[in-house]
Amino acid sequence: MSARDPMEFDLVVIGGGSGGLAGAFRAAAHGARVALLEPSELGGTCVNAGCVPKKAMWLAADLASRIGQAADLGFDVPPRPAFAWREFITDRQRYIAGIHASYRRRLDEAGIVWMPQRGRLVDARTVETGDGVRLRARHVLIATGSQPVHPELPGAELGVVSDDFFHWNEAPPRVALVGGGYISVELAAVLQALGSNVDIHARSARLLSASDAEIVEQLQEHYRHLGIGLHLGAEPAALERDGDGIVVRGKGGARSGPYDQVLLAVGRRACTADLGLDAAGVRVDARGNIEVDALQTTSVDGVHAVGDVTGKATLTPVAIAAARRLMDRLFGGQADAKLDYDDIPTVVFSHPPLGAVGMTEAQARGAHGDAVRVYRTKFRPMLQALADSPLCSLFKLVCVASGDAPAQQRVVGIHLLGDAADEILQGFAVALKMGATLADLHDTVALHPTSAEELVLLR
Ligand SMILES: Cc1cc2nc3c(=O)[nH]c(=O)nc-3n(C[C@H](O)[C@H](O)[C@H](O)COP(=O)(O)OP(=O)(O)OC[C@H]3O[C@@H](n4cnc5c(N)ncnc54)[C@H](O)[C@@H]3O)c2cc1C
Ligand SMILES: NC(=O)c1ccc[n+]([C@@H]2O[C@H](COP(=O)([O-])OP(=O)(O)OC[C@H]3O[C@@H](n4cnc5c(N)ncnc54)[C@H](O)[C@@H]3O)[C@@H](O)[C@H]2O)c1
Repeated sequence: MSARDPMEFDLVVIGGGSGGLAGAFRAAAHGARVALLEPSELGGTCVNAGCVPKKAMWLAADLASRIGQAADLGFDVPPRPAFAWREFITDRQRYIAGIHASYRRRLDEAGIVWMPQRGRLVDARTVETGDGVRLRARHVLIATGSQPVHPELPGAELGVVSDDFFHWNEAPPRVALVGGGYISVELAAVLQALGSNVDIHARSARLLSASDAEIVEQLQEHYRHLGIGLHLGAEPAALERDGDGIVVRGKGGARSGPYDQVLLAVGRRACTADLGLDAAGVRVDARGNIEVDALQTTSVDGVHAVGDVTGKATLTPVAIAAARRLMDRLFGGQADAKLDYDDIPTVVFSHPPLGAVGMTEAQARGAHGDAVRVYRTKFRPMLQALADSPLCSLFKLVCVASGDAPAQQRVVGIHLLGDAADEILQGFAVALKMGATLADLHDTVALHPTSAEELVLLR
């Protein structure tokens, strides 16, 4: 391959979101010649319709509830302080524009050839851009992400998806969220705090079915207290127009609503349409995700995939970490570099936030039976207690014991629901990953007065 041919690259990246950008930057840092194809805004879902604008809305909602608490604590605030949603969106989008600018600058500085084009594989070594230019590559990275699923429900076209939420300029008076996963749980509390009346319709018996059951029950108690209507074990059968509103009809015939907006949050699907996977021989699984091995390589040598398009732990830091390790292996001389998918921490930005790493109690009991020991504490954080709010935090440790002594009890799961759980979890996730025992937590002096100290005081 001639290094001087402008259309020949060590790496062509398809998709400029979390995984694609991380891969491109790391490969370029190792000296690779890189091209990146992204037809939309740089940053992908996370920056434009996911983590970042969602967290901004979560912060606004968090402030709204703290203003309520301030009134309970003697501050002279009006009963329902107005929120200028439109103004807030301007600030949010300015922040996001700053991220776009930073990516553009960094791409230039790294010498990465960035083309605002779609990409598709012609064969395992050739990527064609939307305007027909052919790029030759030693390696291809597919990082095209995922998009919201539109359920096959009569009347589904009356509903919207999370991408649409980020274009709203005000809180609709009445909102239904369909689905019991991350997005539904997060946006429900945001909307309720910012002025909507919110119902969640979930087909499962509880929200967040992959999370620890006891923690979720406590979260559901919080949501009921906030006034969010929970329709659990209620699979929607159809959306129907009712006057100027929309009604959710359940499988049993019950009708709920009317609502001004119905937000469908029933999962996401890998973006693989028109990628030329067949032409190159890249296999997808039954759910439409690109199959990869532990090294992120697809069924075709030289073609790799990371992030949501693989359907594995669909979180931004996972896409980033997988891409960086892949590039360390391909171009950085680190033959064994690969992402360990065990014990990935995750936070649901609910109100209050829910953070978890490792096994749930049920998973641990399934794997280790009677050797499982569970430690929990339910407490009112000081601010809630001062404001005389009944809402409690629930922190839980799941251990696997080879004996009764704390040093014989390895921590295999940490589940936190409560104020600051999102910030507390990261450090404790390091400890779990390093194999911490209950004795290691006990050996660490508490930070007082905090919520975090509860974890090292658990007996
Ligand atoms: C509402 C919401 C909130 C979320 N909140 C969080 C959170 O708080 N924390 C967290 O860790 N994760 C969160 N996520 C998940 C996170 O956004 C994704 O896991 C992450 O963005 C995946 O990164 P990716 O690189 O795989 O894909 P993406 O970031 O989606 O990037 C894929 C890119 O590929 C481009 N593309 C698609 N097809 C082509 C093509 N043919 N050619 C060229 N380019 C193409 C797309 O335009 C896109 O820019 C959230 C997701 C949503 C929807
Ligand atoms: N804080 C975060 O890290 C964060 C936030 C948002 C999203 N995400 C990522 O994005 C992914 C997608 O989020 P999501 O909430 O769309 O998906 P999800 O997989 O978390 O939840 C989907 C929900 O929809 C339900 N469902 C599926 N089909 C249905 C149907 N036909 N009718 C009714 N309910 C149905 C499922 O039972 C589940 O409760 C998440 O799994 C997560 O990986 C992460």
